[in-house]
Amino acid sequence: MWSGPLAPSASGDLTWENEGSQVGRNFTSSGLWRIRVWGLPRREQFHGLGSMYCRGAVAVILTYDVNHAQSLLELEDRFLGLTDTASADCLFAVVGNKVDLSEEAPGEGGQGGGHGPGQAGGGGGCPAPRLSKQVQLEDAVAFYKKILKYKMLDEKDVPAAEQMCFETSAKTGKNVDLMFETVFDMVVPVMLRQRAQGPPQAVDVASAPPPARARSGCCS
Ligand SMILES: Nc1nc2c(ncn2[C@@H]2O[C@H](COP(=O)(O)OP(=O)(O)OP(=O)(O)O)[C@@H](O)[C@H]2O)c(=O)[nH]1
Repeated sequence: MWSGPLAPSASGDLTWENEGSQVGRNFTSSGLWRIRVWGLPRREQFHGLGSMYCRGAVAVILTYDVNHAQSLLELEDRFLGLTDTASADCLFAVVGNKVDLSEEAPGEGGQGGGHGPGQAGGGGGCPAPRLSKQVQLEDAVAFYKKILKYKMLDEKDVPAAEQMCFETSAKTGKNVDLMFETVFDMVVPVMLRQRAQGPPQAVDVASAPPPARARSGCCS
C-alpha cells in the first residue's frame, strides 16, 4: 500500500511544499511528508494552518526527533492543541524519527558524538556523526498517555500506547512501513464506521436541483 512516493527507500531529489513554503529537497524525507503536516511547521507564521489540516482528521501522526528532547516537548506545548479540530474518534501515533543518527553503525565501537545536522540521503562514504539519543520510547509512551488525557479518552477505548509509538528513520526506512501500515489498518475501520453513521459533510452537487434558468437580456 505504501509504495511510490511514500517509500522511504526510493532515492533521488524531489522538492515538496510544506504549508505553502518550500522546505526540503530529498526524496527519502518525502516518506514523512504526511507526518510533517501534523508535526510541523515550526515557523510561527504557519501555525494557524495546523488546525485547518487537522479538521476532521481520523489520524494524526505526531513526530519528534529522538536526538532532541525539545522536539518532543514542542509536540505537547505547541502542536497538541492543533488537534482540537480532529474527529472525535481520531487515532494518534507518536513517532520518534532520525533513529539512524544515534544508532551504532555496523562495525562501530559506539562512540558518542557531536550534534551535526541530520542529512537524510547524505552519503559519500563519510561516517555520519553519532548523536546521543535524548528521547526514549518510554517518553513517547508517556506522551501518548498525555494525549489521551488531553483528549479525555479512556485507555480502554483506544489502541495501546505500545502499539502507537514508533521509532523510525526516514533515511534508512526503519519502521516507516510498519508505522504507516499499522496506522492505516486502524484508520480504515474508523472511516468505514464514520461513513456508515452519517452522510458526508460535502454538498452533493449531482443531486442538487438545477437552478432556475435565468432570463437573460435581449438575445435569448
Ligand atoms: N539522518 C536522518 N536525517 C533525516 C531524517 N529525516 C529527515 N532527515 C533530514 O533532516 C533534515 C530536516 O528534515 P525535514 O524533513 O526538513 O524536517 P524538519 O522537521 O523540517 O527539520 P528538523 O526538525 O530540523 O529536522 C533534512 O536534511 C532531512 O534530510 C532521518 O530519519 N534521518
